[in-house]
This record gives sequence, structure tokens and C-alpha cells, in this order.
Amino acid sequence: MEPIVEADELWKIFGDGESRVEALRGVSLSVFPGEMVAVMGPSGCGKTTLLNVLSGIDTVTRGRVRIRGRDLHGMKERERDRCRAEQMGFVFQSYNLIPVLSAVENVELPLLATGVPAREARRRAEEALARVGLKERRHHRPAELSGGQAQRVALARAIVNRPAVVFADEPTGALDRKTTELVIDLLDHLNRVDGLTMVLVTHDPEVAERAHRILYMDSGQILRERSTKRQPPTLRSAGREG
Ligand SMILES: Nc1ncnc2c1ncn2[C@@H]1O[C@H](COP(=O)(O)OP(=O)(O)OP(=O)(O)O)[C@@H](O)[C@H]1O
Repeated sequence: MEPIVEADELWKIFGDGESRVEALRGVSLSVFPGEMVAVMGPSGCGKTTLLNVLSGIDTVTRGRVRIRGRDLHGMKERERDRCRAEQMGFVFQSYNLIPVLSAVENVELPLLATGVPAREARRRAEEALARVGLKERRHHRPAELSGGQAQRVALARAIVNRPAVVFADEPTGALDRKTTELVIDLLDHLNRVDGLTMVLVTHDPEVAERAHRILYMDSGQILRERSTKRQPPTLRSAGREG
């Protein structure tokens, strides 16, 4: 099976001289269709840098990232922007919703940005909000939503373009335990039912256990990886997960 995301010997170096930081030191990984991969590790070990480089938010110093076989950092800027808009979804700890826009307007924004006609964008945004159980809140602004609801809007925005992969950086980092459970149940549902492929950074061991695999980072490297109790998606598609 072709990986959705493939990273080969990634290096990311910030600054130089005394301020030089080797944030990534030769990271390689593959993420396969339908997989949920968690990245854990101590503060400052390079988790966010890894997500940023895998998703083309940031450049790479050395190494290669392939998204569905295409060299992300070898693309021209416009092509890379387009690849990100079409193939990727993003979820952040701080939701990153636009305060003056309603939930549905926030969700339809990435579609409008890629030229989807307004009526179609609205229909798909409402459908995405329905999938996260928030259709009746669609006209509320972010400030009128709870943290868990705001993160579900952000999740709807991340999946509205039907991405090949969603990158989530501490998606439950700002939430209490009960709301964390709700959001992670939803991620789990989207992964199991819709086969959504996901890479998520988390400090929360309970969240990480819901993934198929956990990658443990330290000092810019993946030191080890472990499969969780979840069946990998290849077995699941053969109907072996209960
Ligand atoms: N723009 C930047 N300029 C210089 N150094 C940076 C930059 N971004 C990150 N770093 C450094 O790179 C290293 C990795 O940072 P990164 O944010 O990826 O860690 P992290 O594992 O996500 O940490 P946390 O769990 O605290 O969010 C750190 O030493 C950090 O200080």
C-alpha cells in the first residue's frame, strides 16, 4: 500500500552559530491510508516542527516529504499551497477560528479559498458541521461556543475539503478531561467510519492510545515506536476489528 505521507531523513535547523538549534535530526516515517499516528515526546523535542515540515507550513533543511508520492518541498510555492488546500486538514490547540465569522462561515472558508462556488461551499460546510454534531450551532460565532464546540468546528473545517490527511497539533491540549473524551471520540469516529488518516501530536497518553501507532520523539529524533491495541487499518478493512 502506498503511504499518504512519507518522510525521508528530515532535518530542520533553526538559526546558526550560538543560536543554532537542530529541531529535527534525521526523521523518517510513513503514514498509511486510514492510519491514526500519534507523536509524543517532551517539550521542545521537535513535535510541532515535525508537523509543520510534514505539512509544508515550514520548509525543511534536508530530506524529503512525499504526500501521496509527490515531493512536497520540491513543488513551486503555488503548487504546494494547492496541495495543502486539497490534500490536508489542520487542527490546532487554540482552534484558530476567525472570531468575526460564524461557525459555518469558518468551515466554508477553505473551500471558498480554493474556488468552490459559494452555494456548494455552504452545503458542504453544513454537512461537515453535521458530521461533528454541531449543525444547530452553525450561526454561532466562536466566542459563543464552548471549547469543545469550538474544537469541533475546527475539526469540521479540517475535514470539509475531504483531505487525504489531517494534521492535529495538541487538539485536546486546551480541553478538560470530559471534553477531551468527546473530541477524541469524534476523531476516532471519523477515523473508523470515514477512514480519515491522521497524524496527531499529543502530551496525553490516553489520547495517544486511541491511535494505531505511537511515535516517541526526543531531541529531534524518533527514538522508538509502538503499536497500540488497535488493529491497523489494513486488517480493519478486512473486517477483523470488532
Ligand atoms: N522558529 C524557530 N526558531 C528557532 N528555534 C525554533 C523555532 N521553532 C522551534 N524552535 C526550536 O526547535 C526545538 C523544537 O521545537 P518544537 O516546537 O518543535 O517542540 P515541541 O516538541 O513541539 O515542543 P512543545 O511540546 O513544547 O510544543 C525547540 O528547541 C525550539 O526552541
